[in-house]
Amino acid sequence: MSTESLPSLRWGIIGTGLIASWFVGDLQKNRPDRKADHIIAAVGASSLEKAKTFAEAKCPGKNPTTYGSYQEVYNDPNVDIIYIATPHAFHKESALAAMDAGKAVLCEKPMTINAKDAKDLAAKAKEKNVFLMEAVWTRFSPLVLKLEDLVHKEKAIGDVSRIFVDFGLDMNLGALPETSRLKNRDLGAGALLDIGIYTLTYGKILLDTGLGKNSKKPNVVSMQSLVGGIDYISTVILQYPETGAQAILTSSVYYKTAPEFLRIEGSLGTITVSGVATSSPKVIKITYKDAEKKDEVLEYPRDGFGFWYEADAVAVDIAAGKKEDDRMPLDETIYMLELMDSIRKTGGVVYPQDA
Ligand SMILES: NC(=O)C1=CN([C@@H]2O[C@H](COP(=O)(O)OP(=O)(O)OC[C@H]3O[C@@H](n4cnc5c(N)ncnc54)[C@H](OP(=O)(O)O)[C@@H]3O)[C@@H](O)[C@H]2O)C=CC1
Ligand SMILES: O=C1OC[C@@H](O)[C@H](O)[C@H]1O
Repeated sequence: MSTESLPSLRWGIIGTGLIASWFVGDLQKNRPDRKADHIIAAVGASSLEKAKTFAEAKCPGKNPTTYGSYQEVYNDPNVDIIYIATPHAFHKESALAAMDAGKAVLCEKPMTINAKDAKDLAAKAKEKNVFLMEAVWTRFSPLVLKLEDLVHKEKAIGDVSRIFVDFGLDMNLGALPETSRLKNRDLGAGALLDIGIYTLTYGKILLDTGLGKNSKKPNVVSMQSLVGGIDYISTVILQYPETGAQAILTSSVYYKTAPEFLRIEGSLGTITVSGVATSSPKVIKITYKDAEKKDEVLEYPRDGFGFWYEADAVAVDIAAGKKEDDRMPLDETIYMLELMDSIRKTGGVVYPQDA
């Protein structure tokens, strides 16, 4: 296949933890169906040694430039876009600094701790005329796109009245140090911001297709269980007023979800989705009420995590001169953070950024 016309993006990675390693691994995969070419141009870490170790281990033979600070990555003229892969509390300052240096930004989820900070980032992106997107990778998963079509376009199970989504992980927090991003409030820990965000995203995609400010806000009932000011369990019920449909969305860092993590109930049948995690869906199953109709199973196997779908979308957007992505625009990020702000207000989870 000729790649002459494919857009190409030179990435600067900041933070060399778990997600950065998954992301660069996916970007280096040789995919015949890719929509863009991705180059890991630079890696920045809190120490040069860390950056070098990461580059050697995770980008073998690629020799990205390595830096012992994030600012040097922002300043590198051979970098087009910064991928922010640090704990939640640091996203805002990194995104601001990267955009001030004129760089496009793909920022891990949640983009910021609250909607107020996301609005500041959106304003900065506008001021600097640069691309900015929150890396909610499930929004770009082919399975999720198909799910959306099945529900909204094909109406495969008729009118949807209710969905259940759970994202639970057994994070074994007792064994983690207090400095872990998964348990430290100053780093933005908490089930809702870390994994509940995926359940809210399914709710939004399946029960309300409007993006960002075009969307009608659902009615919200929620409850959070806290330890040390952080939610370890978050349960949210959304009711979409136009249809009356409800989303029951649960997240917990105490117990791992069963493989079948999502169920959609419609007037003609049920759709379930399963996978190794709620953020990593693999199989759709459609069961019809009509006993004459056979169940359908749609499988989405892949070699890797699938972070390339969001990366390809970003590259295509930037090549087209866009400053936001249509599926994950900034209004949508702000909308989702406003929803999480309201859930936290009820639940009592307060971060330093909320002051
Ligand atoms: N899309 C997905 O499926 C996933 C997304 N994520 C998201 O990615 C982001 C990073 O998560 P993850 O990779 O698990 O995080 P890690 O804890 O693995 O840390 C990432 C990096 O952040 C820096 N860092 C970590 N702890 C601290 C600290 N206490 N003080 C200062 N810097 C710190 C370090 O950077 P350095 O290397 O420079 O020292 C570290 O390597 C989060 O926003 C998370 O929500 C995470 C996992 C999966
Ligand atoms: O998909 C995920 O699984 C593990 C979480 O800690 C992470 O942040 C999330 O994105």
